[in-house]
Amino acid sequence: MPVQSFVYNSAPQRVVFGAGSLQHLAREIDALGARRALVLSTPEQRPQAERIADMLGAHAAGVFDRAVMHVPIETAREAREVAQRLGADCAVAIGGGSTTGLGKAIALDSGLPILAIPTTYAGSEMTPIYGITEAGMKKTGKDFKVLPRTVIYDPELSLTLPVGMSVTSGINAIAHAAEGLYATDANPIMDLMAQEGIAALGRALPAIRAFAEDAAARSDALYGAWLCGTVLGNVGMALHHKLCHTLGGSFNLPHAETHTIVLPHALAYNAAAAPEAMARIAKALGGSNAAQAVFDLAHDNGAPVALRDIGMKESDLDVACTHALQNQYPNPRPLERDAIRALLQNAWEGVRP
Ligand SMILES: NC(=O)C1=CN([C@@H]2O[C@H](COP(=O)(O)OP(=O)(O)OC[C@H]3O[C@@H](n4cnc5c(N)ncnc54)[C@H](O)[C@@H]3O)[C@@H](O)[C@H]2O)C=CC1
Ligand SMILES: O=C(O)/C=C\C(=O)CC(=O)O
Repeated sequence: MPVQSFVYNSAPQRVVFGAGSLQHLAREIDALGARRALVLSTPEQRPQAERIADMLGAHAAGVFDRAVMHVPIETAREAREVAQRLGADCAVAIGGGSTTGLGKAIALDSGLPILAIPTTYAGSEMTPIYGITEAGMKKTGKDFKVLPRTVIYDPELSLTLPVGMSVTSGINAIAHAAEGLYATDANPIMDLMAQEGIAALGRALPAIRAFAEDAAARSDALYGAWLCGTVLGNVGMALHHKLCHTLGGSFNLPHAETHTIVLPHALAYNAAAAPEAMARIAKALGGSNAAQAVFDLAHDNGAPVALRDIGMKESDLDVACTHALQNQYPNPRPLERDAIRALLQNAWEGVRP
């Protein structure tokens, strides 16, 4: 197909990639002109955060280890106060999307630069998208203040990510690229990144399942996550992401698992309306049907494939369907109540699309 006209925005970000690249931390903090970095993590990743603080020495302002999923406003406020009290001039976020998200909540308020060190494949480090949860409602927004200025991708830090989370987190990343391929503001550069990102994760996840400490596979997976996260940050998402936000936000389902279960069904829903995107996804995964290839990637690598297995009640599917139909948003196929309700039923039961 000839190239159509398009708009491409290039984000001001620096990426340092490679096994052992954490060794460049001090250099990168210096390049940001920062002198007092507040290190952020979840409670589980406190030891990694302390290692970062040790590496920073006098340039570490302290460690805040209270990051949790979906950034509750109370945690965001507490972290902002700690950053201010310690005179931090930079936030170093080591961890997954939850920790990067906490850094973003601080940056949104203060403009503090973020240096992100991702250890999952969620991709938040490559996006200007933030999410904050207040009174049980998660609100997301876009602001370039929250885009991490520097990202250090060191695959060695992801060796400890449990296999189950690696697979679901990798498919969370694939979801960004898959929806990017049929975005209304898609462009050929993002298409290249999307297809390459899906392919990298498609070969890495089975290898990680076979051997969690496969250094080459961990490197491939993080590379794929970078590419897929870039797509998320650059073009608009559609039905799949809307469904996952509804399911995660209203029914408190785990983020990466929800993406993993819903994606094959969202792709099946959109298949006839986005044939070129489907062909690219299928090709990247070495299959002939995009929805089935994603389902098989999850199923064959031990990931959950049914919403009923991650705590969703069948009786809540009608409400979820109603929420998904609120606030119209672009999608290749128009949003049809009966078909979306059927999609949710299939995802709940875990049928192969
Ligand atoms: N704003 C954005 O662009 C995006 C935001 N997100 C948000 O990120 C959150 C989900 O992030 P995830 O990365 O899926 O999960 P997460 O950040 O909540 O991490 C899940 C668990 O795995 C642990 N963990 C992370 N890396 C580890 C490692 N290498 N070894 C051992 N344990 C490790 C964490 O400490 C945590 O306990 C959600 O709130 C989601 O909405 C996700 C994608 C994009
Ligand atoms: O909810 C957020 O924090 C913002 C975006 C995402 O989580 C993207 C996703 O659904 O993976």
